[in-house]
Amino acid sequence: MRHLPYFCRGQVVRGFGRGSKQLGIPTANFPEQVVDNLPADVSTGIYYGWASVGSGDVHKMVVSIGWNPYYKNTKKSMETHIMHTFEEDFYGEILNVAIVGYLRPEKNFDSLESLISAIQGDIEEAKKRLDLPEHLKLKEDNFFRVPKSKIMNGH
Ligand SMILES: Cc1cc2nc3c(=O)[nH]c(=O)nc-3n(C[C@H](O)[C@H](O)[C@H](O)COP(=O)(O)O)c2cc1C
Ligand SMILES: Nc1ncnc2c1ncn2[C@@H]1O[C@H](COP(=O)(O)OP(=O)(O)O)[C@@H](O)[C@H]1O
Ligand SMILES: [Mg+2]
Repeated sequence: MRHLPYFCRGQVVRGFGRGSKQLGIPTANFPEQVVDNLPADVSTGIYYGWASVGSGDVHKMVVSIGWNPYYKNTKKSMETHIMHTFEEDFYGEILNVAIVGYLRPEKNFDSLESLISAIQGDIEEAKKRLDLPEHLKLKEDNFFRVPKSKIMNGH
């Protein structure tokens, strides 16, 4: 994947509301336009990297790109779970992500429990890999130093 690290930002939109309610793992969904602009060689699958909301702190994240075969979505989505506890939802805010590595392809599962444990495994694996010096340095990338004026939406 020649395009990694891949940096992008976009407004957080509503998905199907399954992430937190059914899985206990909220995912901040990007608009269709951001998903459509992904380079062709960023294939569907599960990736890890860094993320920040607005001009906030940079945290570890996992991101799922694709059709969520377990739910048989008809639209491709890109959803980021940030390894941080937020006080409130952040719909409408700008999410900044740096995708730094690939974990696995998307899969179907025979139960919700197995989907959840696969995602929890991804989170643990991502946390470990992001501690490698080559990945840690991307946390400090200028991409995340966004002046407040630049990320305001039309103000
Ligand atoms: C790290 C990670 C791995 C995921 N892996 C899969 C997968 O293998 N198969 C799948 O169908 N969905 C997978 N998902 C997507 C979940 O099904 C999805 O986040 C959930 O349906 C929430 O959707 P929503 O944001 O529309 O509510 C993954 C999500 C994350 C964050
Ligand atoms: N750690 C987190 N990672 C991602 N989103 C979070 C987190 N904590 C709170 N949220 C909020 O939860 C929302 C996602 O929840 P989810 O159940 O996946 O709903 P949706 O289907 O609308 O995406 C995000 O848009 C964000 O506002
Ligand atoms: Mg979501």
